[in-house]
Amino acid sequence: MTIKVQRLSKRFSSFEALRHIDFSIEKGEFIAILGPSGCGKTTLLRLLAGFLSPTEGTITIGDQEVGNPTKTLPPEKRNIGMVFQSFALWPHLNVAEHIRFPLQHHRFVSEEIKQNQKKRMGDVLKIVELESFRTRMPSELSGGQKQRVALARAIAPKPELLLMDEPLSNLDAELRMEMRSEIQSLHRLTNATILYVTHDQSEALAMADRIIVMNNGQIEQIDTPTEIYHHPRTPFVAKFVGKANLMKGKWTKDCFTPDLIPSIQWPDIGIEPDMKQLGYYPIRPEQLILTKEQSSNQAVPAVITSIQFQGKEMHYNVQVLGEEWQIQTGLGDPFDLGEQVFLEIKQEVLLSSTPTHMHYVY
Ligand SMILES: Nc1ncnc2c1ncn2[C@@H]1O[C@H](COP(=O)(O)OP(=O)(O)OP(=O)(O)O)[C@@H](O)[C@H]1O
Repeated sequence: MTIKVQRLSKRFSSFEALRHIDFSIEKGEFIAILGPSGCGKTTLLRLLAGFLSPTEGTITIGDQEVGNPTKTLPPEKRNIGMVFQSFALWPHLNVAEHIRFPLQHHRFVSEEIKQNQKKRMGDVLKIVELESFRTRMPSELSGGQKQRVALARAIAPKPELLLMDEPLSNLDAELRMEMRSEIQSLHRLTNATILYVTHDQSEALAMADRIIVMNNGQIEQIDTPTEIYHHPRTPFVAKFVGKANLMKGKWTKDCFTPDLIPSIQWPDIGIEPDMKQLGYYPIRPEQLILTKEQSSNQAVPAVITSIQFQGKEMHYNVQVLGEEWQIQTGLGDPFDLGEQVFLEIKQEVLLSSTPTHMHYVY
């Protein structure tokens, strides 16, 4: 079952919340939709669920077109499961009843599951590790247990597609990490196709097979987590996902010269062609080092503007050519606020970079 979204747009009166969205998802993929608040993530999920109709474009699930501007299949007629940020549990049903309900009412439950309802309930309770909580009411559960009930309820009827809208954002930091691995193992065990909305880049990087990065109602990049992180194709993706610093300048062949320091030439460390065309050199905080002395003529002068101790590393903000940059370093030899320093690209980053123009002679 493939999910295809083609030229999908959504307007609320004159406001265009989504514009010309195109992507397709293969069966069993775990896709994260990542973007800042207000970029249209929930709107996209609600269109896929059938709570909203497209203004333009189509949504196809399997071989059925489920949404277009003239016809929208309602959520109960789509073979989907949903998990919300708010858990949305029913206060009058216990844990087991939350799982039984979709088995009795979801219209796509297979004959096999219908015949073996008790076994399915047992299997699902086992997957989410709530076997000994089956008679507990929602008010008697912790936040993480509530979220597991919401997950169990969504996966019980074995939907084709599982839509999750920031399912972990109401949990504390430690529980979020724990639930991340639970959702990953749930994905492995069920092989469900998952669309997972989040504004947390580390969550998307850690869990997804592919990430759809959105900004202002449009897709900036769709790729694997490693590609998104190491090879951002737009300044937005570089900044939002990799927290990259962006130097503006000119590319000539495989060398970059910052506009404000013509004496410097930085080599290509695998920068995407689109970024080169825009005249940017994106560099992440952990790819730079700070020094007290100018050790080479390739070092850029900077001033320390803020310091944060993070336990196993230091985070510095520095003023570089009128811009604020972020740099992560080890704990040794700390710098002071207001200190004049120099920054350079780490040697190992330069050495590990692959030349983009290799010529093979056969
Ligand atoms: N029913 C509506 N009527 C008018 N505008 C809406 C409606 N629903 C959403 N919007 C607007 O569409 C834009 C996208 O909203 P959406 O909820 O999809 O964003 P989001 O990326 O999910 O944000 P968040 O991470 O804060 O939940 C926002 O500017 C929002 O105000």
